[in-house]
This record gives sequence, C-alpha cells and structure tokens, in this order.
Amino acid sequence: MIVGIPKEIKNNESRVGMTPAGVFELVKNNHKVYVQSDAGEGSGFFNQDYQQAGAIILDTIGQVYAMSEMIVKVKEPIEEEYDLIQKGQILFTYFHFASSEALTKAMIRQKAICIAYETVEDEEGTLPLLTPMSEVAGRMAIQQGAKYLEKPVKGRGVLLGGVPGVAPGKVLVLGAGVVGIQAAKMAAGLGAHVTILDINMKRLRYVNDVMPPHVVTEFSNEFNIRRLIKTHDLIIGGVLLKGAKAPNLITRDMLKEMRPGTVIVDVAVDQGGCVETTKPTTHEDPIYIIDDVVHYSVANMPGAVPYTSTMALTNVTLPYALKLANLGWEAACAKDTSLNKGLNIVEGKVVYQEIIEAFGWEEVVA
Ligand SMILES: NC(=O)C1=CN([C@@H]2O[C@H](COP(=O)(O)OP(=O)(O)OC[C@H]3O[C@@H](n4cnc5c(N)ncnc54)[C@H](O)[C@@H]3O)[C@@H](O)[C@H]2O)C=CC1
Ligand SMILES: CC(=O)C(=O)O
Ligand SMILES: [Mg+2]
Repeated sequence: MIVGIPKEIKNNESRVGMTPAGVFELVKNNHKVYVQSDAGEGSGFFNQDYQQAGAIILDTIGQVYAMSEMIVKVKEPIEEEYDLIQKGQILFTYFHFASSEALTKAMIRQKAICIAYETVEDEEGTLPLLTPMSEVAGRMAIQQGAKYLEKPVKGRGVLLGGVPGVAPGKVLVLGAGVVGIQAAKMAAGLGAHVTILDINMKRLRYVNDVMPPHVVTEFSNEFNIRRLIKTHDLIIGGVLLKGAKAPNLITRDMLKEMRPGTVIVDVAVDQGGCVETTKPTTHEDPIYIIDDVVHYSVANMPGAVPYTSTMALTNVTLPYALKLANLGWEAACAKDTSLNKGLNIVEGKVVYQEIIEAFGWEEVVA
C-alpha cells in the first residue's frame, strides 16, 4: 500500500502521524511511504531520519494526499484539507466527529474511509489509541490549571500545594477515567486536595484503593457537582461517552456559584466538552473568561508536548496502521474487532451510531 504522512496544520500542532521507526516497519513490509517535508520537525524527527528509514519526502501536502492510498495523521482534517481527500482513501487519525457536524458532512462528501483513533476499542472496552493522549492531557491539565490559577492571568491566586500554615488548593475532577486519574495523580503529587467524581463505581473503588487519602471520591450527580464547585479552585473535565457528545455536567448558571478566578480545564472539549460554556480554543489563545471563571479548552493539548506525545501515540497506532496496510481496510476490520470499532464513515455513510445521535439525524446519512 502507499501510505502518506502529511504535516499537521492545526494551530500549534507539532505532533506527526508516524515516527521514522514506524516508516521502517512499513517499508520492511513492502509498503511505500511518502512523508511531507518537515512533517516531523516539531517532534524532533527530520527529513533525513525519515529518508534513512526508507521514506520518500514530498514537498507539499497536496502531493501527499494525491499520491497515497492511506493517510496516517494525528488530528482531524481541517478545512484546507477537505478537498485534498480522495474518494475511497483511508484516513487513520483522530476525528471526534460528534463535536463537529461540519467535519462530518465534509468527510461524507469526500467519500473517504474514516477510521477514528478515539473509537478503536478492545475487548475490555478500553480505547487503546486514545489512552496515551489522555494520559498526556490529564497530566498537562494540572500544569495548565496551576498556571491559570495565578492572579496575573485572572485566576484566584491560589498555589495548589499551599505552604506550611496555609491550606492547599482544591481540585475537582469530573470523570475517573484515564484523564481523570492522571490529573488526580498530578494534583495529589503537588499536595492539592482532590475530589474525583464518576458514575462508575468500579472506577471510584479503584481510585479509592490506589490514591492517597487526600484524594476523595464522590458519586457524580448534579446535586454533588452544584455543592462542590463552590469550594474548589480548579475543575478538570475528563468525562467521556464513547464516540458521543459529552454531557454538560456544568451548566451556564453554575458559573455564578463559583468563586471569581476559579479555573476550568475542560479536557473533554474534543467531544464537545462537559461544561455548557466550553468552546474549543488553541494553544495560541488558550483561555477565555465568562462570569469571572477562567475557561481553558484546548482541543489538542498533547500537541504542545510533541516529543513525548508523538512517540506515545505512534507506539500504539503503528500495529493497526500496519494491519491496514498489509490487509486493506475491509479485511483488516473484518479480522480485528477493535479496529472495526474505529470505522466511523465509510464511502459517504456514517456507520457509528453515536455520531448520528449527536446531530439528531434520523438515520445514517449517505
Ligand atoms: N483536549 C485534548 O487535547 C484531549 C482530550 N481528550 C478527551 O478527554 C476525554 C476523556 O478521555 P478518557 O479519560 O480517555 O476517557 P475514559 O473513557 O477513560 O474516561 C471517561 C470517564 O467518564 C466517566 N463518566 C461518564 N459519564 C459521567 C458522568 N456523568 N459523571 C462523571 N463521570 C462520568 C466514565 O465512567 C469514565 O470513567 C475524551 O473526550 C477524550 O477525547 C483526550 C486526550 C487529549
Ligand atoms: C485525543 C486528542 O484529541 C488529541 O490527542 O489531540
Ligand atoms: Mg462567579
């Protein structure tokens, strides 16, 4: 198969869809790999590294799309890329369709085969291609939250760890999944008081078992959320309903109940966010303020730490990319039930039910 690796063009996105090690594996399996010039530069991989691994470097993104049967990338295609996508071309990347009707309609129009990293699901129900980026984003959420709690950027002016004689800051984590647990771990490490909520008792039991005593679990419901937001300094959104729009656990009216300078880091923004007032932001302009509450909602948080993130992501995507290249998408998905769950749009047809529901469409749109 001919595989193309374009340079990411989303704001401050420095990850790349494949490392030279991945190229080496594909070439070893008799595939041809085109890499756009400087695609890996932001992650510390240079044209020469890709060439030594067996790739051919192409000058433009247009050439990569035009000459490849499968595109392996990181983020969803953005508007400038829509028309480059070919009918029947495999796109293997994050899409987060439920948060964007425009993107969904564009991919339907282009009649591509869209296999979404975030819905590939193993037998245990975990999401192997989302997990490493959730680990990165969960850890980063505390770094970013701590920064925006500082007064000069309109935060409450609270130091998360406190100091001797002064109580630590309080962190509320919505969702005890991968993002939530990593965020709780980092916040606890700084000495903050952490409250973590979920509706899944298994997750809460696990957290209760492995975390130190200053990480407290509570059941997630509106009553508890309304009570807790009044006293917590930093709120992390890490809720996910697979493939679907995230539920709005914090509604607009609740902002008035928070103290001025409270910070919300809504990591779930890529699935539409779990806060009603969440809208996607960029690393260039990451925050906005509503009712004195600082909102941070960057949809590609791991893109800011590409040295770590590119390797963490491609460690898990490569075996699937290799399967797709070796067998073609139909046979690969038929053989591998995890990969099959990644199929979101196939030649103009939405095949993932939660996407159809997210837009209130009656049926599969062709
Ligand atoms: N902004 C960014 O750059 C990034 C965003 N993400 C996003 O972060 C989100 C979370 O991802 P993961 O932690 O991997 O998901 P996960 O599936 O591991 O965890 C989600 C948790 O939410 C819980 N949940 C569901 N409904 C709930 C409710 N009403 N109240 C409380 N908890 C509830 C689930 O039980 C589950 O434990 C996803 O939308 C993911 O795409 C992930 C990586 C990067
Ligand atoms: C998962 C995701 O949205 C990201 O890594 O950017
Ligand atoms: Mg207020």
